[in-house]
Amino acid sequence: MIQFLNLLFRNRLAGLGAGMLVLILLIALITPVLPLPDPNITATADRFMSPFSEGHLLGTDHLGRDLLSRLLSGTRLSLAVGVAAALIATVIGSSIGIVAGFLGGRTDNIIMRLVDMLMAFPYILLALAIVAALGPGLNNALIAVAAVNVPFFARNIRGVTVGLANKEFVDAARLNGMSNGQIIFSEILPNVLPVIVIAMSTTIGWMILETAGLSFLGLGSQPPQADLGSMLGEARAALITFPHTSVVPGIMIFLIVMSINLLGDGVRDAIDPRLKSGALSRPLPATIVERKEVPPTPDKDLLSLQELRTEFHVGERVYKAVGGVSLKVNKGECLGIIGESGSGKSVTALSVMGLVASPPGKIVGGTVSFQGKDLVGASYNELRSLRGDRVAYIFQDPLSTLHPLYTVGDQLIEAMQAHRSVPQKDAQARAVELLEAVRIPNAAQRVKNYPHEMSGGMRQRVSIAMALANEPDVIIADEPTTALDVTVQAQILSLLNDLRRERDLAIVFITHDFGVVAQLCDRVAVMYAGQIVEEGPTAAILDDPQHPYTKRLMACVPELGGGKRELHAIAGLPPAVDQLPQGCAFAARCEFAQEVCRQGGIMLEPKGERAVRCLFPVNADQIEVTL
Ligand SMILES: Nc1ncnc2c1ncn2[C@@H]1O[C@H](COP(=O)(O)OP(=O)(O)OP(=O)(O)O)[C@@H](O)[C@H]1O
Repeated sequence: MIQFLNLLFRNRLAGLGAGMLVLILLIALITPVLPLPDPNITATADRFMSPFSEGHLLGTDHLGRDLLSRLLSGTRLSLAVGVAAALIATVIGSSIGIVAGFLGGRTDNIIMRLVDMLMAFPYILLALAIVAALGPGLNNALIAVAAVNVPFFARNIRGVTVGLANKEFVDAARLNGMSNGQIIFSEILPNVLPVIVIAMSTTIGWMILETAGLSFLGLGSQPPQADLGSMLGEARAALITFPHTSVVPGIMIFLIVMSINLLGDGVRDAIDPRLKSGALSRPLPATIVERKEVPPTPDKDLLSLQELRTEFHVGERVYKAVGGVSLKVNKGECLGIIGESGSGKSVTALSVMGLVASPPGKIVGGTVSFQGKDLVGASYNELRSLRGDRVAYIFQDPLSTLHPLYTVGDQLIEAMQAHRSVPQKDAQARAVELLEAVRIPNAAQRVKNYPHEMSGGMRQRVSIAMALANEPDVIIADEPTTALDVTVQAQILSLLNDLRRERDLAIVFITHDFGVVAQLCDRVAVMYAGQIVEEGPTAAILDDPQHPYTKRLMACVPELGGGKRELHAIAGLPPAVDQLPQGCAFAARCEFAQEVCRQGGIMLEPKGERAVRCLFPVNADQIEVTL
């Protein structure tokens, strides 16, 4: 709750809206105890007194009634009716939407067609028809406004529920033997609740306006009772001669609706889980660069990272996701980056092409040089021309990176045409060639498939084909095989290996899996808490890991045939990157750590072809684990 309020009030306009609304609500609540004249007592001798007259701060209306008193009691009534209508519409509309979306099939069809019929009428006409049928009066106006808004909630919430009803956690609840009602309450409702709150907070003002509209037309509150709409309606005849009688309720309606809308927008932003990371604005097309120190001179390797530092600034917190990473890869080489979840592998990879979401991400130090040119200082246009052309990415989940509504062929063609103009016919032929290159059988037919028509392994091949579309120099593959079964994983790894040899490609391969590193990578860098702790040729590191973390990480790998072998999980958790300890980040989990390990920065010490960031590197027999 505190986090929600912090986020909400970080948005100044939402704070202003909340302040205004609280003030209006307070005044409305204490109105009955204020020493004001009765709002309904007429005094024709005092008609149309101007504001600031004696005893009438805001003047009087056409029947000599005190405008301030009528305004405050009218505000109470308008707020009560508007909020009640919003609550009724929300509860009924959302329930209809959830039931239709969850049950689907014929129930959904019947309910939604009825809702469509209601939506087919202009809503104001529908409201007028309902009040005409029920008779004028505030309660009937409330029912009419609620009724015309039910379809809005039903449609929105049904859409969200349909998306949730097929999710795995709902299947899991079914497997646990939960009934439909239980699933709706415990699985669906908590997930749609934020959407309901957002929809309600942004439509409440609109419903207050609609109720005021019906009262303005004489169909809502009936004389002598006043609400803001009826006050406006009664003042209509004197709009030109005594404008204050219309301006007073008009300003109040404006203030109420404005404050609710500002607050509603703020609630929507603060409740969106993606915005909790501090990104109240859209990510920029390239990561913000704020290097305070002079960056290292770019070197001549194909792709080289020197002392790269990337941080996330969220409110007061600074998450040092990448804390001075240096790596390089040359033509035909494969470099593996391995480490626990959260160690900074993906952020390192995304920093290369300025793809870290900004805000909250920032590159705060170091260089990324590609063929000798520093990309960290490069303009967005320069980065854009390299992205997908010279440096391509493959991500873990092809289903979320491939567009669900275009055929794979169209997406391959788009990848080519984003960088150069290729005639459509040639692009189509090339798309088939690319699918053949990644060993998709029957490529000429498959090119017309949509992503959902393919298996996970096929889709990942399509992602690889897309990465190859412009014959890049470097491919950065971020856990491309994690979601695949072992046979498909082996096929994809051998495909990448062949492609690299045939095309002299450089590959940066991010993984959790030492088995994959052993199969594919020439060199490997082990990351922990945003830093490289050990780096070197794969065979040397696998034979003789020297950083206790590397050794422990390797001991976690299950071994085929080693059924009874005990797996040595690493005790404890990696440190949070916004609270990194002094000295070695692994010290708290390391059995060899000494006091000196917890002081000052520890350098990555080069030793021949290898490097290790440890004051007390271990040798092969020092840790009692069976590898
Ligand atoms: N938007 C963000 N705001 C704050 N911190 C973030 C954000 N994105 C990433 N981080 C932090 O940066 C660190 C590195 O994340 P990263 O995704 O690079 O880890 P990873 O090693 O690739 O993990 P995994 O293997 O699970 O993908 C993590 O501690 C993560 O919490």
